[in-house]
Amino acid sequence: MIEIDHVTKRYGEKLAVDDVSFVVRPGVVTGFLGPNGAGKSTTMRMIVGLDAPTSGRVRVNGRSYRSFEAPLHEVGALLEARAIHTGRSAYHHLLAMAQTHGIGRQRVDEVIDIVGLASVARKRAGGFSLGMGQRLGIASALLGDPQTLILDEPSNGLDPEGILWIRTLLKRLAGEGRTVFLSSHLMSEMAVTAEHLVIVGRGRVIADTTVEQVVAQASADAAVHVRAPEATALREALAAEGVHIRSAERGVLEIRGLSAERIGERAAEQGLVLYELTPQLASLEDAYMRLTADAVEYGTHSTHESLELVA
Ligand SMILES: Nc1ncnc2c1ncn2[C@@H]1O[C@H](COP(=O)(O)OP(=O)(O)OP(=O)(O)O)[C@@H](O)[C@H]1O
Repeated sequence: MIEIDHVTKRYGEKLAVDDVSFVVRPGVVTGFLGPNGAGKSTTMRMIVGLDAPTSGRVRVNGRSYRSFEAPLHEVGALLEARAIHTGRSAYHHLLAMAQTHGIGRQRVDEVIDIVGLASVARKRAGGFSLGMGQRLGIASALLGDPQTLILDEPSNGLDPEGILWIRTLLKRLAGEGRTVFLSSHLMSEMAVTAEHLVIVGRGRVIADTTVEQVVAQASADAAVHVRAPEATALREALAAEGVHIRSAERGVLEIRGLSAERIGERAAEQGLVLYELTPQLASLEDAYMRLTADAVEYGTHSTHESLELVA
């Protein structure tokens, strides 16, 4: 469990984190989202004691990071991952870390297996690809078998196989009852990895809820896609104030202002056949864009205009 309680972080004039409070619970993967400069890395650094809050309190597994005698056993972190430039092999890199923390060789072999580096563990880690480097970073985070894991952009630069592997691993670790907290700018990946989300913008919390809820809220005014052989009759049966129906092609209706359930009921009442009845759910990316529209510090703010100019 990670508890962030009224945490503020200033760097001189810059307010990087502004009175932020949230709790990351064990058992589910929690995603940490926000535009560039929103304060995600700063918050993560404070969780693992690399930075101190200007005010407020951070607790991991019920205690402050500084009070841990063996932090590696409490919280594993993959922060600002980059290829490790070292002449050491992955095995010796992990072994050195293990030895300074009283962790046995057997655990080094275990984490090498977990992250799938067994075949290259004796090779120089400096020559590793980005994906192999990420796996080594995750092995380091897992070394102390910690209850809590924090990963900043773990999928960064990984190929599809690597991304799938990380997703499966993180879900498994959460399924074991651990606290898993990860940041990512890959919305499609976050949508299938995380169950809960904390979204920040300009140093403040914008949303702290489930992925399902974020998507449902953004989909509230979305259209229902309907395919019906007697589309004209259906259109007439559904016509009412507040109902907007568009037809992009023959036999297909895009309906706003009525739920899929209501459309199905009205069609049944009239004895009209439906071939398809699909609520058009917003994607997590759509939902995120709407939620953070006012919080983007370094965006262009003119994506749509630019697209129109190009078109
Ligand atoms: N050591 C520092 N000194 C001064 N300002 C800093 C420092 N670290 C971060 N900041 C500033 O604090 C703000 C939050 O930065 P942070 O790196 O936490 O954002 P982020 O959400 O992780 O962004 P990104 O998605 O780009 O990684 C930014 O405006 C950044 O420039």
